[in-house]
Amino acid sequence: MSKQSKRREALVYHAKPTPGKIKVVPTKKYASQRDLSLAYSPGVAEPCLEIDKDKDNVYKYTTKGNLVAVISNGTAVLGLGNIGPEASKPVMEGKGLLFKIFADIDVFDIEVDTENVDEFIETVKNIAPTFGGINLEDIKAPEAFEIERRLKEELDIPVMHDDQHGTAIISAAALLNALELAEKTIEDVKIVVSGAGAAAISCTRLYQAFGARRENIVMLDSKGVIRTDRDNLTSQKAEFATDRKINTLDEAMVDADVFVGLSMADIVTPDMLKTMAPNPIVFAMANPDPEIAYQLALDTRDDIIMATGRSDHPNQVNNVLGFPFIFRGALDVRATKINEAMKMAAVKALSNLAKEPVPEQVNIAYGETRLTFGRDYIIPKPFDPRLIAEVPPAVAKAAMESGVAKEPIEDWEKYQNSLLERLGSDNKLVRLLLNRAKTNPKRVVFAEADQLDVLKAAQIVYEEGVAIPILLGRKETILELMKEIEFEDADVLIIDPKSDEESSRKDKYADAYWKQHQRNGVTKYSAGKIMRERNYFAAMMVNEGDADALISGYSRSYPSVVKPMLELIGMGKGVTRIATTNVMMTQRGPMFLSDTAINIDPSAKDLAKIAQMTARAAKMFGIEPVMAMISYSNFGSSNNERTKKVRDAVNLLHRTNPDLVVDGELQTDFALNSEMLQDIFPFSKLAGRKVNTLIFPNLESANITYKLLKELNKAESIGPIMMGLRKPAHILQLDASVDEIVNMTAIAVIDAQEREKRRQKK
Ligand SMILES: NC(=O)C1=CN([C@@H]2O[C@H](COP(=O)(O)OP(=O)(O)OC[C@H]3O[C@@H](n4cnc5c(N)ncnc54)[C@H](OP(=O)(O)O)[C@@H]3O)[C@@H](O)[C@H]2O)C=CC1
Ligand SMILES: CC(=O)C(=O)O
Ligand SMILES: [Mg+2]
Repeated sequence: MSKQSKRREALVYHAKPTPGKIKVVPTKKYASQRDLSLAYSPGVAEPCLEIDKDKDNVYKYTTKGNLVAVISNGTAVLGLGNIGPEASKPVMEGKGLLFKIFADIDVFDIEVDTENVDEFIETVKNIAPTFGGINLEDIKAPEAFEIERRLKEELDIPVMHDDQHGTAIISAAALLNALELAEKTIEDVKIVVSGAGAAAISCTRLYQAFGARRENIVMLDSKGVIRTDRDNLTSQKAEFATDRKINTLDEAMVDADVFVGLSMADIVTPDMLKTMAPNPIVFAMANPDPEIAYQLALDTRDDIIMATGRSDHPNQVNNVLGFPFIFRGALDVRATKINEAMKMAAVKALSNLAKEPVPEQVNIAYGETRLTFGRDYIIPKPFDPRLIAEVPPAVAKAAMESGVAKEPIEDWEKYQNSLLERLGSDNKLVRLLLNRAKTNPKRVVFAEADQLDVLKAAQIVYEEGVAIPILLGRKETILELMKEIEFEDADVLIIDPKSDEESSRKDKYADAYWKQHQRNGVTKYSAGKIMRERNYFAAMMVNEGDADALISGYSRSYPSVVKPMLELIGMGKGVTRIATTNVMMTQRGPMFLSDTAINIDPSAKDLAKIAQMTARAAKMFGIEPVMAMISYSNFGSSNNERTKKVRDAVNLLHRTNPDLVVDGELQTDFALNSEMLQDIFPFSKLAGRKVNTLIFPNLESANITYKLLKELNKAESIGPIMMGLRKPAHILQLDASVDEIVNMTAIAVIDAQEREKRRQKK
């Protein structure tokens, strides 16, 4: 993607559909007058009085305990410098988003319009009663040091300047691991630190706490090496002043083992890297652009262990790995501070986790075949679900042991489970899909590429490397629209089935179609005519191996697109029914709902087939299916033809697929409430399990439910995903959004990848 389109994409992302990245959502009922009288006057007076009696009750009756303030004055925003409070807001909202998705912590971002230390401290102190913790962000040194020190002294909630300690924790964990790989010891290595600001000073202090020796450290600021003979050094810089005869970064890099960059972009040259010691460790952490570009560094030295602060390269050493989990642990024991013991515990938890086998889900999410501890994987990935289970307990334990926890945890297993539960409602699955598609992009025909939204989706998948789009439709319109969205330079195949330019292709497909259907009343002439229809043409492209998958249906009703797919592509071997599933991103995690689009009143046998196909689809997403066959009856509580049909389907599945975790017939609330199910029906295969797949007794119930969830809960939905066709063909909902089309394209690509794998295995 060009720099210009990345810029445009970032601006549109922030502006549309609503400006900004976070919002406030009520957590209590507000449907009736009664609810409102509890939420506000008169009911609200009761918790006020309780808190008035005992201030600690504020944790019991308000959001304080899970609410963190991300506060900045905009004086050191990423590596962009002093751009002021308003311009810092996107970053602070971004931190809020990360706190929420990684650790389920709510955030108010607060941008303060002052560079005066006393005024800033006063502001934070005055608003502190609202919050369970204070995350100071992007405040420049040396002011940041005093601000944090005084707030820590004066407040009884955890205060952490993330650029200092978040960064220090992550980079220390990465450094310990990199040193292990380079077979060097922290006590002996020569370290060059570029930057002497908030992040650099705190990182270096923490490396010292782990054994780095001051005489081995050279630190530089914007004026060059920090030497003892320089005037007007701040006390923090003076801590690292050297009396060695080194004046420039070039000189400092000679024979250095480690380079730590927390300064600004592009100040390290390949020549400098060449003078470093064998197996050099280079952490170029300036954001958004590192001190030396990742690829340039790798091209310069093949023995390098390289990390940046960016998410688009291996080894992202960025405080995003720290602040969500450190605050989670601190809030959960109501720590009054984030102290050295808690920081050290986080470092150890992170560095140990990188050496553990990586769950398949993480490999899939990052499009990797097998992440293992090594030069390209020295620190866990932010989307690793183990982070929330490992880091907060380590931090919480350290808080308890060091005497700063006001609410110690007693049941650690229960705590760990509650942490995992917090990860239910995000959209990691979508990221997982896109990354997986990117590992082996396939040719996807977009049968309605002359529709703007379809074309926009094709542009995204092309630029992101998710798929190789083939654009079908009126060529003139497609070219015009491509210009409009600055997609005209893309190297993509455009085909107009109605144009004479395509006559040889059309003849080939017409001939193949005629041979298939000549005994069903299709003449050569009618076969030629039908190939002018885009969905037939697209299906033939897939049939004839000229494309790997197809996407259609944006502008036509579902049944009218299903028909040519069934007629031309047909069902897979052994398949007696096609069906669809929708994946809903719900509070409890992704849920598969089947069949949402095809089978009006499936028989018991059909239901069993739908369940089998849905199980396979769930596995394609890296999810082990736990399936409930639902009804309005529980295990025979209502006995009639309809409930018996579901029971028969379950019996059939238990016979044919004994390993499948499936049971029923069950009412939906029992299916979704594992405790209720365990209490009343302990014999069920699903008792104590978290159901993630619901097979509905008929189309009405499935379709109504998924649309209800989508509209009322605003649950994101992927699908309907077509199951059972002989080749990958996926049908969009009428008027699908660009995101939905992109997601369906990723599904189509993964579908094609899976089939290829199966073919190769045979
Ligand atoms: N990857 C990550 O997780 C994180 C990365 N960072 C990045 O680190 C950088 C610094 O952030 P932060 O410490 O908060 O900001 P500060 O403003 O506190 O510090 C910036 C430091 O960089 C120094 N500097 C500027 N230009 C040069 C240069 N050419 N050579 C050497 N040093 C230079 C400044 O020198 P002087 O003192 O003379 O002004 C100052 O010491 C930013 O790019 C930021 O994005 C920060 C936090 C986390
Ligand atoms: C990551 C971060 O906090 C920074 O670059 O400032
Ligand atoms: Mg920052």
